[in-house]
Amino acid sequence: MSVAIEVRGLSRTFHTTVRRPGFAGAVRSLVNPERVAKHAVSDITFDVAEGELLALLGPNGAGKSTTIKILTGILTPTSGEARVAGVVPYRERERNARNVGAVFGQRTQLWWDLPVRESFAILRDIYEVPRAEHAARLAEFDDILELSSFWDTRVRHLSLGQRVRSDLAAALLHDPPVVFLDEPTIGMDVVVKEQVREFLRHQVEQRGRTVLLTTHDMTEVERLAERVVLVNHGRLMLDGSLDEIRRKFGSTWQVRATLADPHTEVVPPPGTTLLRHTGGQIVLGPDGPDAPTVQQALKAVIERFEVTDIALDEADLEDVMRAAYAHAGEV
Ligand SMILES: Nc1ncnc2c1ncn2[C@@H]1O[C@H](COP(=O)(O)OP(=O)(O)OP(=O)(O)O)[C@@H](O)[C@H]1O
Repeated sequence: MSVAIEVRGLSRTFHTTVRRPGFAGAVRSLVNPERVAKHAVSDITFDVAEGELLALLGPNGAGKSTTIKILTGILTPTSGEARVAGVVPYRERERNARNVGAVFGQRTQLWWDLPVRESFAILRDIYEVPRAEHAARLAEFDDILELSSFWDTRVRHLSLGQRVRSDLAAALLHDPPVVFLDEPTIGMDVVVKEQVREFLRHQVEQRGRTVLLTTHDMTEVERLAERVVLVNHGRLMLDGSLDEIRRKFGSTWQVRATLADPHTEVVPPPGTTLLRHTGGQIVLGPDGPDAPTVQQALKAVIERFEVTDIALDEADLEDVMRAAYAHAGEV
C-alpha cells in the first residue's frame, strides 16, 4: 500500500522570551531578554498509509497540533522532513493545499458573515471544482451531515455542531486525498459526534481518504482508529494498533463489583489495584507480576467483600491510555 503521509525525524523548536518577575526583573528582561527554547516536536518519525485513519494522541501540550501545522504547511520544521501525498507541505504550500483538507475544531475556515452555502460556493471557485461535481459532492455530504437544514444560515449564527459539520464539508469539497482533523468533535453532543464519525468512516472506507486525527475522546479512537501514534513532550512514545496498546498498557482484565454496603472500606486483595470507586461500585485490575488470575481475583473479591453484583470487563481504553501517558511521562 502506498504511503500518504511520511514524517521523518521531524522537530520544531519555539524560542520565546520569558519575563523575569518584579519591576527590576521587567527592566532586566527589556535590556537582556532571557530566551528559552521549547522543543514542541522532537525527532518524530511515522507513516500513514493511503486510506488509513490514524489517531495522533497525547496529553495537552504533547506536540500534536504543531505536527499537524507542519503537515498542513502552516509551520516549517526546525529539522527533519515531511511529505504529504508526495509534496513537502511547507515548501509547496499551494500544491499541498489542493491535496489536503483540514479542520481545527476550535476555529472555522468559513466566512463568518456569509450563509454556509455561499462559503461553499467561494471554495468551489477557489479550487476550481466543476459545478456538477461540487453539487454531487455537497449532496453526498448532506446525506450524512444534514447540512441543508442550516446551510442558508450565516456562519456566525450556527451552533457549534452545525459549524463544525459545515467546516468538515468545506474541508472536503475539493476532494483532497488527505484530511487533517485537530479535535474535530470537541464540545459536541453525542448525536452530532456520531454523525461526524459516520461521515469520517464513509470518507475513509468508501472514498479511500487518508485521515490523521487528534482527539482526547477515547470513544472516538475506539470507533474510528485501528492504529494510534502516541506522543508526549514532543517525542513519539508508541506507534501501534489499539490491541498492541491494550496489551502493553492495559490490564488484561477488570473486575467490577457492586458492594452491598456502599460505605465498606475498600482494601484491594493482594496483587490487585483499585482502578475506580464511585458510590458503591468498585473496579479492580491486576497489579504487578504477582497479580492473581481472573478466576482467583473473582474469588478474592467475593470472599473479601459482600457484593450484590459482579462482572468481568475488558480494560477501559481511558484507563489504558492513562497508563500509557503515565509511562510515556517517565521516559
Ligand atoms: N507558537 C508557539 N510558541 C511557543 N511555544 C509554542 C507555540 N506553539 C506551541 N508551543 C508549545 O509547544 C508545545 C506543544 O504544543 P501543541 O499545541 O503542539 O500541543 P498539543 O499536543 O496539540 O496540545 P493540546 O492537546 O493541548 O492541543 C506546548 O508546550 C506549547 O506551549
